[in-house]
Amino acid sequence: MTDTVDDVEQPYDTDASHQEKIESLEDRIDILDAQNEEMRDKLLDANAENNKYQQKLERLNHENKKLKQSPLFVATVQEVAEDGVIIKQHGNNQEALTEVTDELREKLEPGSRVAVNNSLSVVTDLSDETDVRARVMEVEESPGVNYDDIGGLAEQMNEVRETVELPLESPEMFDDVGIQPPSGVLLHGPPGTGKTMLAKAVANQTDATFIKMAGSELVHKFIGEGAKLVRDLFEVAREHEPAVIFIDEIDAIASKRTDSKTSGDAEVQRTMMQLLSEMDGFEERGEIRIIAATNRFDMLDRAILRPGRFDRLIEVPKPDAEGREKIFAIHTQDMNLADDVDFGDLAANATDASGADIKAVCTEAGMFAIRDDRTEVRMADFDEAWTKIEAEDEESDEVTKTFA
Ligand SMILES: Nc1ncnc2c1ncn2[C@@H]1O[C@H](COP(=O)(O)OP(=O)(O)OP(=O)(O)O)[C@@H](O)[C@H]1O
Repeated sequence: MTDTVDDVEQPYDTDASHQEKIESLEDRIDILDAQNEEMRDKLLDANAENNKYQQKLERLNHENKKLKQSPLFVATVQEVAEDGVIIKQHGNNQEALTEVTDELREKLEPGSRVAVNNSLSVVTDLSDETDVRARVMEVEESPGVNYDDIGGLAEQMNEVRETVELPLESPEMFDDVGIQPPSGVLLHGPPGTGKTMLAKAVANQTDATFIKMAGSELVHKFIGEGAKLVRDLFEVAREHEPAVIFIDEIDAIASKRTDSKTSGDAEVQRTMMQLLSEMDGFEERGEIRIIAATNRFDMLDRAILRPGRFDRLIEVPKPDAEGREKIFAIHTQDMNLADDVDFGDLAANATDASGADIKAVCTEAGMFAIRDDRTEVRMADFDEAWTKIEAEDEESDEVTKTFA
């Protein structure tokens, strides 16, 4: 009889447990659906990211290919003759007669700059290009940076003043003591820590013209062009004495020698040798001081650090908490700040920030206030700004790492 009861009750139990199972399976399906959706989103993001990197890779490959193409040399036309043009190569001053097309001949005149290939055929006329000098050199009569605009680099500032300002303002002191002032000063440290600012401030203080050139601009596609630009750089400085020459990214032309023997490397070497020989001719340099900067001190060829060259090394590190506080104060001096803004807290929060990061945080905090239709900038705006800048920094670090 019990069997019969069981038989009757079982379908009911089975129904209930089926129902439960179905529900739990449906729940599971919902979860899996959601997970699937999430994974699909991630996949789409990853694909987009992949595309971005792929494009960047293609661009770099293209650039790489261009750099490996056979090099062109720069030459100046001496004479347009009946049977061709006589050109003089920069660098080795070799003269040669070379044939040109009628179309090119019409454009050329004595003094025109041309690019020639290995067999000295004129490949292109360079006169149309904007003056390279003007493009790569930044000349400022009085850069608007004062020592007060720089936060947290008291020691570095003193050293720069002693090695650059003093010889420009009181050269007789060095004569009296009988020593040569240091030739060149090398500022090294992470990006955005105020190296350019230091150089500008010292030029401003001494009423010297500030002449800036980036090392990467000296690495040119034409053989002989880099060395010529270095000569031009010193010539411009001589025309503007007193002058402070600032060579940023010096590592681009003064890296340790690599084993590869491409013509590009030889060209970079020649550019560096030209710079060294300009520096070695120190006595005739007059009232010109040279400051160089790099983020890659470890890469530098020791030849440029020998006495008489960049013999004063000044490390410009990221600011400590006190420095960060000062830099926050400097970059917010024209901002309308709410009472709750505390520079000490901001500095404590922004660990590992460079001066440039702090400047970016201040601007971004102002943008948050504007978006919120306020004229007063609050502590919360700075916090949000810092989170944003930090995330952006991390992202660019990732990209750098991926392509390193
Ligand atoms: N110590 C600082 N005090 C105040 N502002 C700073 C400081 N350091 C950097 N900044 C801000 O960051 C900007 C960039 O700094 P700067 O160009 O001097 O850095 P850098 O060290 O030359 O960088 P890089 O190595 O990238 O050329 C400056 O214009 C300034 O607004």
